[in-house]
Formats: sequence, structure tokens, C-alpha cells
Amino acid sequence: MSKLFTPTDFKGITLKNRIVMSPMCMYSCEREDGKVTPFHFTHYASRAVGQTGLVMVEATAVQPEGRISANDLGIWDEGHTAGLKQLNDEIHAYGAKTAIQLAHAGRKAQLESDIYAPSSVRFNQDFKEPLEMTINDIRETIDSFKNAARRAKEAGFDIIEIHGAHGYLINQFLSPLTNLRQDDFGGSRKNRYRFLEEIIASVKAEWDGPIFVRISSNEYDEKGNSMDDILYFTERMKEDGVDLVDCSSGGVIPASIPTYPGYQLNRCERIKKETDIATGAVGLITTGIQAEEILQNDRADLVFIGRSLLRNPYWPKAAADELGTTLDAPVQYKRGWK
Ligand SMILES: Cc1cc2nc3c(=O)[nH]c(=O)nc-3n(C[C@H](O)[C@H](O)[C@H](O)COP(=O)(O)O)c2cc1C
Repeated sequence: MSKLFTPTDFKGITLKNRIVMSPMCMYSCEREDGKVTPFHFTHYASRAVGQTGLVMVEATAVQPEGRISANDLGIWDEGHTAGLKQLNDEIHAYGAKTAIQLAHAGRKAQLESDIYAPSSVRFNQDFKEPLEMTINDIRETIDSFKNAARRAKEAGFDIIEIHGAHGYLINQFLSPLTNLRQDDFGGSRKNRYRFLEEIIASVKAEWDGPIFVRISSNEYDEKGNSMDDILYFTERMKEDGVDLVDCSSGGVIPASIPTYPGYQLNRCERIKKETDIATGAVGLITTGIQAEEILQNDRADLVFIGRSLLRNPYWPKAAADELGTTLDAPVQYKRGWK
């Protein structure tokens, strides 16, 4: 039996296989209100029909000013819960578990409104200059993650992923490239970790299910977080009760990223071994054989599939065929999936 199709468990949530639909913004809220649309039902349910074990809903904003674009999904208001609950029901109906990525874009929000960041430094000329967050802004934002976690629970999600990667708000606090603060939230790596630490604690106040955190394990700049800093952060996450570190990279500053199959795996494997925490591998993982190699060599516990699942919602079927595994077909498709 291939490891890719062996079930695994996080705090009592059993995933039927190790395939995760990587969070991908669809910029498809029609009225700029953060609400789920018919597109989202079709899009996410299709991947559940295709036998993805964990369907992770895209970056979903905990505050309206934390959206990457005005068309992002939101979870900043009670009015978002009903649509997200219906989305959960649709995905669950086909046997997948569900996750939601809770996000705040910080200085990378492309909105008409004011935007916020740890320090008043813009990403590049195409982005607005953010306002430096006051301690009160920081407290409110941490609280927004708590309220979002409560709504995620009410909506029926199985797992929460906190978006700490790609140069968005949490990553802006973690990185010395973007966090120039002189107070308790800036300076040493202990202080730069404080924002994430408090977000994890506030999520846990409302949520006792599994918590994943996506990080940028490489900032592609020698003045950015080193691997040693990253391992310090993942050690702290482990102490704080995080169940899995999802190992992405980049996005903190406009750097060019060398990409090739498994380009983020090296650091993913090191985090798994050196912090002794479960990891998710992501980035140009395109074949079943590649995914199986990663899992069998203990380089990660889950594989996150992004663009391959946009090309083919039945990617798990293709991976099973490659690995010679028989995959349970959705009852409607049995005659086609022999
Ligand atoms: C259209 C699109 C939207 C994305 N949106 C998100 C997002 O909301 N959150 C996130 O953490 N990563 C996002 N990503 C990154 C993917 O989750 C994934 O990490 C990246 O595409 C590399 O994996 P892949 O090579 O399998 O596509 C997005 C990628 C794409 C292509």
C-alpha cells in the first residue's frame, strides 16, 4: 500500500489520504463582501469528488482591510458563517475533510482602504504605503483571528491553518526585513514571534481542533530570517501546540525564486527532523511517484498540491494509477474508475 493513500490522523481528525488541496485564492467573491459564491461550491466540492483527502479553503480574511484583493473570501463577520457552513457541507458530502486558511495581507493588501503593517514600509512601487500598526491595532487583529476561529468552528471546518507565509501580515512581523519595530513586537526573534504566538493562543481559546501554520521557510535574502531563525520559530510553534508546519517560501520581499520540482522540500525536511514536528510539503509536486518518495523518506507528513489540482481535479486518481493503488471511486464514477 502506498503511503500517499494511507490514512493519517491529527487530533482525532482522520484524513483518508495524505493529499491536501493547497490553499489558493480564487478572487471570486462577486460583491466584494467576502461571501461564498456558487463558484466556490463547485470548485471545492469537485476536488472532494476527486478524492483529495483534505480540501483547504483559500486565504480567508479575518479583517476586511486584511484582504489581498477586494474579491477575497472573508470570515470577519457573523454574516460569513452560513455560506462557509454550506461550503463545508458540500465538501464533507464527498468524504473529504476541510480546512480554512485564516489570513491577513498586511502591507500586501491591494485595496482602496488604508492598509496596515508592523512598519510603514511598502512592498514595492505597485503597493500602498502601509500605516504602522499601533499596539491597539495589534490587539484588535489578534482578536480578529480569535473571532475567525470561532466562526470556523461554527461553520464546521475540521482544521485551521494560520497563514504565516508569503510576506503577508504574520510573516511581516516574523521577518527582520519588514519588521522595524522597537517595541515588544519587534527586534529580537523572540519579539518578532510574539504576534504569531498570541494569534495561536487566541485561536486556541476558541478552537480545540488541529492547527497548521504555513510559513515561508526561505526569504531568499541574506538579511532575512536564516534557517536557524526558522527553526527557532518552528520550535516555538511546537511548544505552542501547532500540529503541522506547512513549508512554503518567499513573498516577503520582491525576490526571484528558483523553482524546480520539490524546490521547498529541503527546508521542509529539516524542520521535520530538527524540530520533530509534522510538516506539509508543497511546491511543484506534480506526480504520485514524487509525492510517495517524499512521504516514504519521511521528508513530510502531508503533500500539498496546488496548480496540479487546478489542472486536474482528479489528480488523486492519476497518482493512484501511477502507484498501482486502487482508489475508492465516488459511487457515481465507479464504471469509469476501474
Ligand atoms: C492561483 C493561486 C492562488 C494561491 N493562493 C494562495 C493562498 O491563498 N494561500 C497560500 O498560502 N498560498 C497560495 N498559493 C500558493 C499555493 O498554495 C502553492 O503553495 C503554490 O502554488 C506552490 O504549489 P504548486 O507548485 O503545487 O502549485 C496560490 C497559488 C496559486 C497558483
